[in-house]
Amino acid sequence: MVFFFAQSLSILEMARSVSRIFSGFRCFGSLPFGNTQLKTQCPSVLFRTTSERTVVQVLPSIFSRKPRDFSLPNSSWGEEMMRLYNYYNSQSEEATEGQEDHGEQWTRLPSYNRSLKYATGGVYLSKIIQSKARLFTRNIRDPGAAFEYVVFFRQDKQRCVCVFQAGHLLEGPPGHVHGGAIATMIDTVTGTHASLLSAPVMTANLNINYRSPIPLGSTVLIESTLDKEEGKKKFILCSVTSTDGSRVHTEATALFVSISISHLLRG
Ligand SMILES: CCCCC/C=C\C/C=C\C/C=C\C/C=C\CCCC(=O)SCCNC(=O)CCNC(=O)[C@H](O)C(C)(C)COP(=O)(O)OP(=O)(O)OC[C@H]1O[C@@H](n2cnc3c(N)ncnc32)[C@H](O)[C@@H]1OP(=O)(O)O
Repeated sequence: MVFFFAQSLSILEMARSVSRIFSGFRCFGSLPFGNTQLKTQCPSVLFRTTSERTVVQVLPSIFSRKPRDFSLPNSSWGEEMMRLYNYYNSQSEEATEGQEDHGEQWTRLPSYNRSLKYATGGVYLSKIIQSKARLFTRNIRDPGAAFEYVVFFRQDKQRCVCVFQAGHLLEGPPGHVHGGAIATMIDTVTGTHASLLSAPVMTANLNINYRSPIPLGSTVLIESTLDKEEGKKKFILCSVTSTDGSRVHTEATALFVSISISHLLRG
């Protein structure tokens, strides 16, 4: 479909069209896409044709705006959230000069609130929806009210760890976190992990076992590991535990399927 567009648009129009899609990917959630480019902030997505790739490679200069990175600390972060953020952050320094980076450190993943607003090529989304679209977990302005989280990735171990502080708007059972909010965070962490393997992906299957309730306002650890890859399928394991590891709150398995841009353009 993207290639079809290319035949009917001028090069400039095509560049604009692809850049909208591309910028949507860039700002969707917490990613620099593609594991080899993790530190360069220059995303890669799945392109079917050389022309798509060529157009997109000249695009990063277009992205001059600096969106807010939601994975940085704010005033609502409690002691435990800050302690764990500082712990992982202290292990995620850039490699020093002359030292080779084998992905043996944690990398903090930035997180933005723009969703993939041109997923349907702008055809089906009204201008209002396009301008107001936000990533579900990053759409509440009141700091600490809902999803406060930061994701770190360790490439050599194929592991993500997310420090998550659940705010008061996420209540389900009195005093505890809603199961849908927990599922959202599991989808977010495992989806981010799968995207680092090969973006873009979509969740095909999510299985969740809720073992013990999560107190509202508490900070928990959400950890994901790569179980296996089979072609375009990525199987990810996930657990939600108390920060000292003594309590298992939730366990999950997730399947992500790599898609092409044309899959999104089909709507
Ligand atoms: C808008 C999405 C943007 C993309 C980025 C997404 C996430 C990550 C991005 C950034 C990370 C940041 C934040 C993350 C935050 C949240 C992540 C949210 C992600 C979502 O919230 S996303 C919305 C919910 N998600 C859907 O809305 C999917 C609807 N669905 C489809 O769009 C198709 O269904 C699709 C694409 C799944 C597959 O379609 P397809 O045509 O590409 O592939 P096909 O059907 O051929 O299946 C290929 C192989 O997967 C096996 N397979 C397929 N489905 C299976 C299932 N359910 N169980 C077991 N196996 C399954 C087949 O059996 C075959 O296996 P085999 O090859 O071995 O035969």
